[in-house]
Amino acid sequence: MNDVIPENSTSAVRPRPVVGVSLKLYFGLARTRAWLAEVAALRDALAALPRPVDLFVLPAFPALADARELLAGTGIGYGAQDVHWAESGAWTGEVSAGMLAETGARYVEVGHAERRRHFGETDETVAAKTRAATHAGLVPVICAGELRADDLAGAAEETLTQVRAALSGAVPGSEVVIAYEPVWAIGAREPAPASHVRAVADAIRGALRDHDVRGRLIYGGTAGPGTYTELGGAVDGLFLGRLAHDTEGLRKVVEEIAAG
Ligand SMILES: O=C[C@H](O)COP(=O)(O)O
Repeated sequence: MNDVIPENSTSAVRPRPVVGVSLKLYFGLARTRAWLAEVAALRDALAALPRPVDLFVLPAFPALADARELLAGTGIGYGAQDVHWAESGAWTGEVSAGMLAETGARYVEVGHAERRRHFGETDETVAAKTRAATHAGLVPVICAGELRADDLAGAAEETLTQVRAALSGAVPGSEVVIAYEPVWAIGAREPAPASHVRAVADAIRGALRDHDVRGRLIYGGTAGPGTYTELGGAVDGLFLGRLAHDTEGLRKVVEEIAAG
């Protein structure tokens, strides 16, 4: 993967675009399997793209073995929606980064707004999880975004605080994905306005330059076909939720990004 992200983030060379999908807890196991099979069938469409796009999916933990089986040989990555910061020990119910890596996972989401809101995730725990993920050779998908829609300056500051805290945990030189997700745009009717995303994305890129990581920046929050074009190159890809349940929509998004 080292060739997909320039070492020097000020380089004019664009990183390889990347599209992620989190299934959250929308599907049961049988439906997840059926959906993974449809995603695997996008393999030929991915191979025919005018430029390569990385695609990864994040099903619930019990479906990781299915992802391994169904996505084998497709080039489509997979991973988990959360991870614990400890390598092992008396942590009932938790899953370590090392164990995820053993499943063949390459990505792991940390700090999603729903985990911050419902499960008490803090900047400190997100940094610890980022450290654990990068230490295990996983790519953390670091989610960050402001709670309220009405204050652009505040949005950038709130998001940057989260991003900087998470990056402080990253192993130097490691690969990360930052998913900028304004909380008010998650599960909404439409994505955040492009001008808003561009302004915050610029600030995040500044933070990425200040850290010794190889980072890509994606946007999430009701993202779907048309969102990437609307954002006009402000991000390196998208993080999809509901609008990827229809894999035809996912195919359209990937093709749109490859053409952009
Ligand atoms: O994990 C994905 C994001 O939270 C976006 O979800 P959504 O596209 O359903 O709003």
